[in-house]
This record gives sequence, structure tokens and C-alpha cells, in this order.
Amino acid sequence: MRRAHTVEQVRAAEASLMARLPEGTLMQRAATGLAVAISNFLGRAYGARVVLLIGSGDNGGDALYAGVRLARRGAHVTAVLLSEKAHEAGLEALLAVGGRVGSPDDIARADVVVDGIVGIGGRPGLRPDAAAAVELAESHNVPIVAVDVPSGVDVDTGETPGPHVRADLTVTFGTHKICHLIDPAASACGPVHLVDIGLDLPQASVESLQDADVRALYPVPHGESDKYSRGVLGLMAGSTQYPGAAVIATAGALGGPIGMIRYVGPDAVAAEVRAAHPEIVAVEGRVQAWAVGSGLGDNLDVPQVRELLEAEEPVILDADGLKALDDSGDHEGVLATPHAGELARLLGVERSTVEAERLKHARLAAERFDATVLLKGATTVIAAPDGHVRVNGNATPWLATAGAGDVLAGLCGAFLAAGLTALDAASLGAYLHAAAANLASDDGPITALSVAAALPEATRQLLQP
Ligand SMILES: NC(=O)C1=CN([C@@H]2O[C@H](COP(=O)(O)OP(=O)(O)OC[C@H]3O[C@@H](n4cnc5c(N)ncnc54)[C@H](O)[C@@H]3O)[C@@H](O)[C@H]2O)[C@@H](O)CC1
Ligand SMILES: [K+]
Repeated sequence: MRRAHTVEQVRAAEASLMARLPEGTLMQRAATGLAVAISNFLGRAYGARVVLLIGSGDNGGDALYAGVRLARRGAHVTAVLLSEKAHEAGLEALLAVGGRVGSPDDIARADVVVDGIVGIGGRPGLRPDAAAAVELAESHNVPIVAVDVPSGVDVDTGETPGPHVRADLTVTFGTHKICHLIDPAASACGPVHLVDIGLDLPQASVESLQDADVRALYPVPHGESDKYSRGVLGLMAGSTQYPGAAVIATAGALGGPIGMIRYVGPDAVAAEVRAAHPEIVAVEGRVQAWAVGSGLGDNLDVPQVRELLEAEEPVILDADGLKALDDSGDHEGVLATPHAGELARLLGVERSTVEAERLKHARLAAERFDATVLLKGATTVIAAPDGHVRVNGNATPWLATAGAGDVLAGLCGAFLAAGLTALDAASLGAYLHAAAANLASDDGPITALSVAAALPEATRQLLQP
């Protein structure tokens, strides 16, 4: 599991560790890891022109001490001071090994710019001279390595209300921060490299599944499994307006871990579903979970859906099904999967507000509707009513295609029917959906059905690495 902690949690862990170590130890650990990451990024240190953008705090200190190490290995290191004060000892040490203080003019000729403007002590946004220095690097295509976080982003929320650094690599210390996992800030980090500095951390505020977590959570069938014990999903989807959505959601569910799907809907649509997927049963019977909403259109029967929400079996609500969600009941087993526009409608805010503050609104909705909420997007944010958050950011942008949400709904429904909690079903669903999309796409266009078709192979690759 990749874990991200809040600034407050990091500060507390740092304070307790620092109390037990000689002064400056943590900064030296951070600087050593940073210097190694920068020389790996450049492929060398000797002869490289390194420009450090230095703010007033310890983030600048990390950059200065990394500069010391790079200068000792033959790099030409220049510090550009963006504040009246800089980490004094760090700057002295840099000058002592032949580094120099320069001006923004040095940026254009640099091989790399190191962003030590602000770290976890920074407020969002950049001051004008810092913003100008960053723009200079961007306009000359000089790559930027961010120290801890890309300066200017909101570290605890992933929001980017003002100018900020867009890094080619972010080197962070101790643990991931929330901005590394949540968009729009996550997209400004580039790959994130974690340097262990020995922090002892509490439970994470935001997590992100890795391959090993998927393997541990996946309900793999065993010798005694039969099609019923593996889970039966009821699918209430599609309409004469949108019959395709039912076909696609079914394809998504069939790529999941369950044994059987019962389709409920208009006869004409059921016939299309069966024509595409002869495995599907269109007779009513017991199910372990419901997937409701994909392409329901005018067929949405709100009282009927609310009855399902009241019942014991977990329900995933997608697309039109979301219109049946109300904030009056206990929806512990309910998983809602809106995109930003749908979540905006549910909460009565603008879509752009949800997009700018994704974590906040996913959490808000989980609390208000007492349900697990999966907010779709380039990074998917999944918030449970108890405050747990999981994030998935491994999807190709090619996945933004019609019907992809129907595949996800079917797949998450299958995990619910297999007995996973709403949070696990959503995070596993999002992870495998993205993995299948990456496999099907291979950096080219994909259709929703090709994503569903790639689910078995993506699952196989993950389960048998
Ligand atoms: N505390 C520790 O034990 C460690 C901290 N480390 C580094 O220290 C960083 C935190 O250092 P600090 O607490 O000194 O804080 P920062 O270096 O993040 O920020 C320093 C100061 O910048 C000013 N500032 C805030 N927002 C600004 C903005 N938008 N533009 C310009 N100036 C702004 C404020 O006066 C703030 O106190 C971490 O991100 C990490 O890089 C590492 O050395 C590892 C150990
Ligand atoms: K930084």
C-alpha cells in the first residue's frame, strides 16, 4: 500500500524522531537521498549544471545540502535565492565546496533546476519572482526536480489554486504527502521517489493500492467454489434508449471475480444482453449485490431503486441510478460512482469546484450520503463514510471514452457480489479497470468493450506476476 500522511502527521513524526537524533540528521538523510535521485535523473553528476531555487525554509536547506553533495562529485551548482533569508548553514556549506550564488539568468543554461522554494511549510501559490524563475525553466525546457513537493501546490488537499511548479520528478521524504496522490497536484509531481528517513508514522489518511495489495484482496476461487458461492450480481441497467450500456456493464462484470449475473430490465434489452453474452440469466432470483444505473435513462424507477438501497445486499449506483441517492438513510453497503459533473449535481455545486477540490468533495459526499463514493477522473478518489480514502492514479488518459464507466460499474458490482466491502470493491475495481485499459490501449485508442475484454488478462498478470 502506498500511504500518504498529512503535514501535521509528518511534523509530529519528525519531531519525535528528531528528539532522539543529533541535530540536522534528518536533513542530511533527506539531502543524501535527494542528491542520489538527482544524479540518477541526470545520469551523471560530474560536469552537470545544477541550479537550485532556494526559499526561506528547510526545503531550501535540503536542496542546498544536496547541492553540496553534487558539487563534491563535480557538478557546477548555482543557488538562486528567492527570499531575503536562506538556510544559513546549508548555504555556507555550498559556498565552501565551490558552489556559487547566481541569478535567474543561470536557469536557461542549466541541465536541471531543483525546486527548493517551499515544502510542507508552504502556502499554496508562488510569489512573483519564484513564479518567474519557474516559467523561465519551463520556457527553456529545463527539467525540474521538486524537493518534497512541487512548490505552490496545497500539500494536504492536492488543490492548485495558484501558480505552482510542474516537476519532472519529485523526491519526497519519510512518506508520501496527499498532494502526490490527488489531482490536480498529483499531475504536477511527475514520478514520485520516496526517500526513507526513518519516520515512525501513524495510520495514513490517504492510501493507494499497489500490485501486492490487489493480490492480497482479490477473491480467488478455490476447490469448493461454485457459481453461487463466488457471488451472483443483479444488474439493473440499460433501456431501449441506451441498450448498449447494459451490454457493456455486463461485459465489465463478467471480467470480475463472480460466478453469475442476473439481468433485470426491458425484454428487448435483455435479448441484446443475452445475444452479446449468452452466459447471462434474465430470470429473477437471489443475488449478493446489485449494480444499478448504467444507461437506465427514462427507465429509472426511483422507488424501486430506493427499495434496493434499504435491503441488505450492497448496491453500486452509477449514472442515472445516482438520482435515487438521498441523504436520509444509512447507506453503509452502498457504493456511488459519480464523475465530477454528477457529484456536482448531487452536492449542488459547480462541476469546476469539484474538479478543483476533488478530495474535499468526495469526502463531503461520503459523509452526507453515508455511502462510499468513488469519484471518477484521471486519478480516482474513493472516500468511505468513516473517513478512509483510497486513490487510484494508474489509468491511461485513453480510458476517457464512452462506456468506460459502465465497465467500471459492472466490475465494482462484481467485487461487491463476491463479498468485498464497498471500499475494497471500489479500489480493486478502479485498479483493475485501469490495468485492463493500459493493457488494451498500449498507448493507443481503446473502446469500452476492449477494456472489458482485457480484464481477464490484466487480472491474470496481476495475480501471477
Ligand atoms: N522537519 C524536518 O525534520 C525535516 C524537514 N525537511 C524539509 O523541510 C521542509 C519543511 O521545511 P519548513 O518547515 O522550514 O518549511 P518550508 O521550507 O516548506 O517553507 C518555509 C517558509 O516559506 C515561507 N512560505 C510559505 N509559503 C510560501 C510561498 N508560497 N512562497 C514563498 N514562501 C512561502 C514561510 O515563511 C514558510 O515558513 C520539508 O518539506 C522538507 O523538505 C527534510 O529536511 C526532512 C526533515
Ligand atoms: K519544493
